[in-house]
Amino acid sequence: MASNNNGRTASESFKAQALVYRHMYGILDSMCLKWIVDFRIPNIIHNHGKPITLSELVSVLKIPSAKVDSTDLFMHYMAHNGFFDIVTIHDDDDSNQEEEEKEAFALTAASELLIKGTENPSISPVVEMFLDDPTLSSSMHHLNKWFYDENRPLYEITLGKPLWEFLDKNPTNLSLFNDAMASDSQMIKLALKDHHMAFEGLETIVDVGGGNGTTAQIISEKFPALKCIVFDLPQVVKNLKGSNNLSFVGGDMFKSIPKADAILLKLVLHNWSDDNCIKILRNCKDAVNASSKNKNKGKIIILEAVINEEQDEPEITRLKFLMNISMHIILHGKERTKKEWESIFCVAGFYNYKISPFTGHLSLIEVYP
Ligand SMILES: C[S@@+](CC[C@H](N)C(=O)[O-])C[C@H]1O[C@@H](n2cnc3c(N)ncnc32)[C@H](O)[C@@H]1O
Ligand SMILES: O=c1cc(-c2ccc(O)cc2)oc2c(O)c(O)ccc12
Repeated sequence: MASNNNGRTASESFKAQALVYRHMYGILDSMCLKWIVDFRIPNIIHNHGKPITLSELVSVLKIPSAKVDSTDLFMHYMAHNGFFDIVTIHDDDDSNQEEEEKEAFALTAASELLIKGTENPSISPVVEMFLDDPTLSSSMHHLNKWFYDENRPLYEITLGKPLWEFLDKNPTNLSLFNDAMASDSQMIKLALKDHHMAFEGLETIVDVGGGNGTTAQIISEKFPALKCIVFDLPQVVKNLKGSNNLSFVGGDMFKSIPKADAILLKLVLHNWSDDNCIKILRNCKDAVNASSKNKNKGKIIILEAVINEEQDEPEITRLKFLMNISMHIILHGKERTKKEWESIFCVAGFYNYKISPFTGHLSLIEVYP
């Protein structure tokens, strides 16, 4: 086969060109996702009660006639990407008394997760935080500045202070952030039924960095005999009210953590460097050891990603790598491989751990002193 530049075949170069363009256009994937969330298209189809035709959709959205074809284009692209199914429906057209076949858009598992305001889990708030919050999403445009900065995480450069201080001073951003994390926590409902063993036999649990208590509330409802404490920064928990077996305590996990049989850490350690994680984990160890019931038998339950290129589907690895880059730049945190987790557990004084699959991208890690 004929070769062109650098000894590559033309076919290799064309594939490479497509790869470059695919990444360049990636930003439009985010924007199309933002479009279906902003326009509440999943809710519109859900409220419609059946697959929706283009003319019905543009009518609900009051799209000007000049943009009807554009709407079709966007809907087909998102259908191609798995956000909608395209189905054929039989439409009774009153004018000619004939049944007409029409194409309609139906919800898929992905767009169902973007329906807001029903009892089912919705991750729209995560999308909104990531793509809509101007302070957070515009940070990504300052990557070049971050590369030449000595040691400040991106958020500290763009927000002028550490994320948690910024959120403390900006209540609107704090609610957007807490709503996003809470909506992600709703997904654990689906995973808990297969993992109830991890919580059985416990009398007390502290959800460290538990935000507005969504995860702890789900656990407290599933295990009514388990006393659940949500421990987070004072400004995060100050106006939150507990219930029977759920309470809120304000404090700093770098200083000390309330004692309990078990400590839960969901998406907390990925915000921090190894050294900071070791400090948090040592405080967790003190907290479970201080529980009189434990006699050095307490445990830490971690819900986080574990990078595992060999075993995971390529799409899941890609997600974990992107999460890793995001955590690395915005907070100088990281997503970790099994070896990296093991190393921080060991330095923090934990010698036994077990990793089980939890959701698609998060694992459940039980760690024992
Ligand atoms: C990424 S959020 C995770 C929230 C929750 N675990 C979830 O998954 O929905 C990290 C949490 O850590 C809390 N946090 C940050 N620094 C903290 C500290 N020094 N002590 C206690 N909590 C802290 C934040 O306020 C935030 O709620
Ligand atoms: O922008 C994010 C996103 C996440 C996130 C949300 C849901 C998941 O299942 C995984 C990761 O977490 C974040 C986070 O912990 C943070 O402190 C800032 C931003 C984000």
